[in-house]
Amino acid sequence: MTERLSFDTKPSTAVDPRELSIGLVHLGLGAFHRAHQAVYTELAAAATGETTWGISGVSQRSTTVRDQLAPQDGLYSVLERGLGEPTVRVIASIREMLVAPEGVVERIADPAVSVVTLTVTEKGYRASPDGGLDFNDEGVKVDLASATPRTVVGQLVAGLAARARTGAGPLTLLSCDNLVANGAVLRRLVHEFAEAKPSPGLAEQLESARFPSSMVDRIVPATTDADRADAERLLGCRDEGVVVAEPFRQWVIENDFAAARPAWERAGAILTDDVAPWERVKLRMLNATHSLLAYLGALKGYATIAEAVRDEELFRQALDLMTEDVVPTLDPPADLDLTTYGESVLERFANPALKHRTAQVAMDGSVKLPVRLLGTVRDRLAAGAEPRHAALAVAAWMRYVSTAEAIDDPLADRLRAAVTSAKAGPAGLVDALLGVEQVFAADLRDDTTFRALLTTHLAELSR
Ligand SMILES: NC(=O)c1ccc[n+]([C@@H]2O[C@H](COP(=O)([O-])OP(=O)(O)OC[C@H]3O[C@@H](n4cnc5c(N)ncnc54)[C@H](O)[C@@H]3O)[C@@H](O)[C@H]2O)c1
Ligand SMILES: O=P(O)(O)OC[C@@H](O)[C@@H](O)[C@H](O)[C@H](O)CO
Repeated sequence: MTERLSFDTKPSTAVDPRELSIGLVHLGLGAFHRAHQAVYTELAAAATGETTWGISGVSQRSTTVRDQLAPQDGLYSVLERGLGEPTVRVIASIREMLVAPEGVVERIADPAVSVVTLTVTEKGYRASPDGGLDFNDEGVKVDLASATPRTVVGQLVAGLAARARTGAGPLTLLSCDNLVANGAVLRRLVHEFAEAKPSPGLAEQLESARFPSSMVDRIVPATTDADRADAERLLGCRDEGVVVAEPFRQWVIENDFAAARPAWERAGAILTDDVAPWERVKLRMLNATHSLLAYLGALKGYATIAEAVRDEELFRQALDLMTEDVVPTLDPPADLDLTTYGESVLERFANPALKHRTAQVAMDGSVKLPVRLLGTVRDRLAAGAEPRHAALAVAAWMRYVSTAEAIDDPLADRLRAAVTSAKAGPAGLVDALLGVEQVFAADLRDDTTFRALLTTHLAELSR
């Protein structure tokens, strides 16, 4: 049997992991963090020589990642799949693996920690449709009454409260999830939780905390056995924690930090005063098109995004969504050409080496649609235009949830109930799903143009 990746296998890494001390906590130790922020953090440390930016990574829902990385001294590899042969790089910046709730609050309260980053998926924020904290959420209710927080926002507030006790300095909380204005969203949730659960010194901690927004981009599909086998071949040892990614990576961060941070700009990140134009382009062009391809692709029987985008009809629909519906709603950053950007997005999706499953991108539609598509729908309707292509993506989601054997979504029960109770025919299904108020606010529910577009598309998709 091949040896397991560890210090003993003497991998070549950009930094010496034994020299790193922990200065950053990351909540949500999924594949994306390991292929994105952990890489930037390591390259920044290598560029500056700073040894204070080791990462304490926290899994929220399972012990899998800790179990994979612990026997490997926290080491894992990023397998880059571009057009040529894949390449592999061992990453050493994750120096501690925790499984929430154990040790999380204490680590956030560590005075050596000045930044907490997050990738906990859209649903991990437990926000209500108006963007405030969902006080009806069972996890939130439990956390408000318990000393051991299980929700991410609960952990952050408990961590800030504990910093008041440890005398730790100001903290930066940096969301790296695909949300609109992710910094402002996180700030509001943390403040609302803290108001509902005050404690000595917490208000001062909150006042000094910063919540910069960030736009993150790198396609990181779930790892497969084939990825593990390729990594083993290239590394010469077994890596159970390998993550796979495209060569492209981008990170645009609002330059608003409470205290010290890694020099991520030395690793290629863009620090800026205003992330919003970047974020809007990415969510509305890339993520919206991703969702369109996921739903239409899955309905046509394609297992991966790369297969879906190679279908001529789907390629055209993806392009039309970007050029006809999305581009008119955008005011892009200077020097970003939207035509080139759109083409590059479709090229990246078509990368045949990335087996990004349509089912993975399609999951959690109830929390993704508002972020990726409904802003475009609203802006086009307000401009007196018909958002035909964005409505096609929403109709494809409706068809998908009404025909899928199982719905992978935090609102699965609510969606299933809507589908079951819907009157027969496309108009009935549109009516029932537009009634899911966690997804569609009244303005869209009552919009006759949007409703008519959805009904027409759904009729076509049901043929
Ligand atoms: N994978 C990508 O291509 C990509 C690219 C850009 C941004 N992102 C962002 O990163 C997020 C995570 O992606 P990933 O590829 O790491 O996924 P993953 O499935 O590998 O990991 C998901 C992570 O989110 C946590 N999580 C899931 N549900 C949660 C909940 N209800 N409460 C708290 N934590 C929860 C899990 O513990 C896990 O750490 C995405 O949702 C997205 O916002 C991902
Ligand atoms: O990671 P999710 O589930 O929020 O969304 C799936 C993909 O659309 C997304 O991860 C993209 O690959 C990513 O946003 C590219 O940067």
